Amino acid sequence: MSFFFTALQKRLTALPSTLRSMKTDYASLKSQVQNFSEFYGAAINEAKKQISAAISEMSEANKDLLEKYRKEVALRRKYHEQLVELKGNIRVLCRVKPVLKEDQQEEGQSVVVTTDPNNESSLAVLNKGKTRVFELDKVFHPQATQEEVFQEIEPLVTSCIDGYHVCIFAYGQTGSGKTYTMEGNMENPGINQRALKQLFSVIEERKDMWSYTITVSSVEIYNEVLRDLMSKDGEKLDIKINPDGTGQLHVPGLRVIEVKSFQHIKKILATARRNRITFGTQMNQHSSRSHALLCVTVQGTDLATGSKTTGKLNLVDLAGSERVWKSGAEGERLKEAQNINRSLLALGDVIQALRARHTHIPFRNSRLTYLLQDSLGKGSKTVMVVQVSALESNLGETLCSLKFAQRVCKVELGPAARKIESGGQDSGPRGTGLETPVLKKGQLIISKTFDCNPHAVFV
Ligand SMILES: Nc1ncnc2c1ncn2[C@@H]1O[C@H](COP(=O)(O)OP(=O)(O)OP(=O)(O)O)[C@@H](O)[C@H]1O
Repeated sequence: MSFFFTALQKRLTALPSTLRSMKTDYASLKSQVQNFSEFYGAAINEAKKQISAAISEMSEANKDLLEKYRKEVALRRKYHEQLVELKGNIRVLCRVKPVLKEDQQEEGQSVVVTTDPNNESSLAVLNKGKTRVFELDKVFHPQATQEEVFQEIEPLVTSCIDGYHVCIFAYGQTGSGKTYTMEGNMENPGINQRALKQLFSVIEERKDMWSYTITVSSVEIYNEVLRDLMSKDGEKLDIKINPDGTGQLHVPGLRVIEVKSFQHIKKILATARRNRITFGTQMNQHSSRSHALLCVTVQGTDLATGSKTTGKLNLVDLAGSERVWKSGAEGERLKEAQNINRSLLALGDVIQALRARHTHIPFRNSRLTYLLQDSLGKGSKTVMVVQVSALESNLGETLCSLKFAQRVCKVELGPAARKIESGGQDSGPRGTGLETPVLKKGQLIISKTFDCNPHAVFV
């Protein structure tokens, strides 16, 4: 018993020191826990600091990159401008149609048009044993692909994203390939489809900096009557001065469709094509004797500055330029011929006046030029693709088209041409051989300078 007590006494004696040591441990633990939360807080703050420093460093780098990108875009625009300036704001290209089986009415018809592989701006035409050479801005040989043709005009097309107004025309006799160049087919789409595809792709590239809206409308001009190709009934339309006070022209009632994607535009183009064929069938197959216009508007907003741009792209498949009047056409065909002649003459006059930098541009001489006024004027860019057949049976029309193309092309853009004063209202530059004929009522007048259609005008 006494042994038990002694042991208990010993333990009780040691207890205070154990308690003290536990107290000390507890205090040390407590301070460690306190220190840990302080250390932890400091570490979190440090991490926060480091993260925010990294973020601001990143956003600085990002800003820097964005700035560099902006500079690159501006530089690209400047170089593009210089390129267009060098090539001229109005360019005349020529595309020679390949000889197709269906074009060979007679066996072994000879080819009278040849291109020069060493000179991409000239082509030669063999006429009665003599060769005549035409110099244009660019000539596409018969094997040129749709892609090659588009490549040539691609910078102009994309410039409408930057707010420029651009017009591209296909000119030539019926069957020379105007519709093929502009519309193309399923396997080989033409300029219209490729242009819109390109617009969508550039817009996608710029989506972090710019927001864009693309709208399109499509009209046909037949016998000086405007019809909406987006409407099944082919409503007749008129061109009016916009009542908004801007002085710009507009077409009341014209359907304007916002295009959301490239797939969407394919459907729109198919509708326009279908309606053009339908109206054509209703009115004696007039499709090759009407002008078809696809008008694209691109509105952009700079996301950083809020500044806005509006560019326009007009893609025009012109009516056939053949000399219907020569074949003694009567009635409706004669009226059509007169209207086509008049509008192509007006277009030729406008392009020449623009190329010669005249102060007065005769836009109001036809529906076509009136409608395109704001896209053909100063500061806009124009391309005329002159389509020709290489076959001997089309020699007359080929020569007419090329003479027209060369005359437009020959008007100098340099200082000498700028000195030429306009001889009066709606006239071409004096001394260049491009004067518009004086129109007298009731007469068929064949211009001295444009000795073949479309420059023969009935008044
Ligand atoms: N470069 C080409 N390559 C292959 N086929 C072509 C080419 N150019 C035209 N064609 C074909 O020639 C035919 C007539 O061409 P297209 O319809 O484009 O002529 P067009 O000048 O528009 O005639 P229209 O004035 O009657 O509308 C079409 O079948 C077209 O596919």
